Amino acid sequence: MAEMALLKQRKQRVCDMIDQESEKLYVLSQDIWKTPELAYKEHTAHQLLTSFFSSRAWEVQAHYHLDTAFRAQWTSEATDSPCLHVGFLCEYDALPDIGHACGHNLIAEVGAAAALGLRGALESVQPPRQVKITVLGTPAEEDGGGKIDLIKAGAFEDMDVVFMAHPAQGDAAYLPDVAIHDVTVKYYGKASHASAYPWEGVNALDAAILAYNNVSVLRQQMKSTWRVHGIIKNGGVKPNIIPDYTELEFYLRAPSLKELYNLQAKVYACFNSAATATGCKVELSTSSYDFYEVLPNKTLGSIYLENGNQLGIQFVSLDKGINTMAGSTDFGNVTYEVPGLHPYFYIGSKTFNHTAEFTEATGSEEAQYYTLRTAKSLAMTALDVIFNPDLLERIRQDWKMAKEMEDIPSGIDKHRDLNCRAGCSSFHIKNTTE
Ligand SMILES: NCCCC[C@H](NC(=O)CCN)C(=O)O
Repeated sequence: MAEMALLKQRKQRVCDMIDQESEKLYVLSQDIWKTPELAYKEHTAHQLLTSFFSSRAWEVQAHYHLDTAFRAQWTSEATDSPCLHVGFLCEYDALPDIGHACGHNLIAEVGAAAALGLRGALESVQPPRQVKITVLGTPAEEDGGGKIDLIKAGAFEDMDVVFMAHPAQGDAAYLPDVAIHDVTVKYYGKASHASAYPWEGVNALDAAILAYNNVSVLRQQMKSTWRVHGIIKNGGVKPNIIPDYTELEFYLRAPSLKELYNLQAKVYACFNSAATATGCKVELSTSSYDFYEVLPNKTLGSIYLENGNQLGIQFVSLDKGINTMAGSTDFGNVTYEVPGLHPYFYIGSKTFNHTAEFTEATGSEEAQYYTLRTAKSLAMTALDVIFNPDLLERIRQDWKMAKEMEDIPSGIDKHRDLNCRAGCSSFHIKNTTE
């Protein structure tokens, strides 16, 4: 009973620490919200966050493997037991034209607040083992995948458990974020005067339209959990010039990597057959890593639900949930490296992500209560893992089982190997400083 009372006291300490910092945390997320920056260009957000942690005596590494990534660390007193390493991730990239329409400014705030709260609790009471808290600034989630660059750089190597949370239309400990593959499709034809000598031309716009329509008929044979969505970025310049170049961009998604590469083969056949039918050349390329699906972790999820309920969170269940599918996130790749938890949280608005209305909601003061409550739940979940050693073993067992379900052999360079196998003629990641 004494142990339970002690743990309750430590959790209260978490909440008190976060509440004490609520003003500064609100300013932090507001300043990020007011200066929306795109993937790999989050220079202001990087500056704000590294200053925030440096001014609170964290060990900060700015420009951590990426120009706009950072790492802030704190370690408790050494003990005889092995150190337990907890990670909190901050996202802070915005979307083109509509700013923080996915609330990554609040993701940054949750990560920062949870880390402050957990440190505060551990400074007030000696934990049973040494604890290292790492806050990782992970840029470029909406485009590119900064977390994957950091995985490749070894940033997650000795972490035991990692947390972040994402704004949504309700609270859920887990939503099925799916695997995603981006592809840019370029068709090369031959220009000619569309009226005088059309027979001399090879029409790249015909190829683009055929490709789009091939995908449209493929939909009859697609699983209901698969998604394919695309745009025509370049369809030609003038009606009387037969287009010799067109460009499309598509996102392909499926609940697991295995299904994603099945879908990819079908969609690539749509692109390649359009080239054959028109006599065009086709080039398929990608400028983003494939994001993997987020692996669920039952133990972490149940601890989070328990702590969230204590704070009054009304969780939605998947069957009556916000949505049976979420989007995709490079946090999925992280869950293949280390057990992780990526809940979704209500911010006081039922509007939808990636809309101007949601941008307004993520910059509102009303979002603060829900944001800090989520940070408290995450930090309290980390506290349970720290003070209840057998939980970590259960978390690891869940993680191993979830990975076996996907059976990707560990250790291969998954990202490049799988893309090359999928038929991409080129695979390059923009804006990294490696
Ligand atoms: N390479 C494109 C990645 C797009 C990721 C984007 N992520 C979110 O919306 C965040 C919530 N998962 C998406 O799912 O479209």
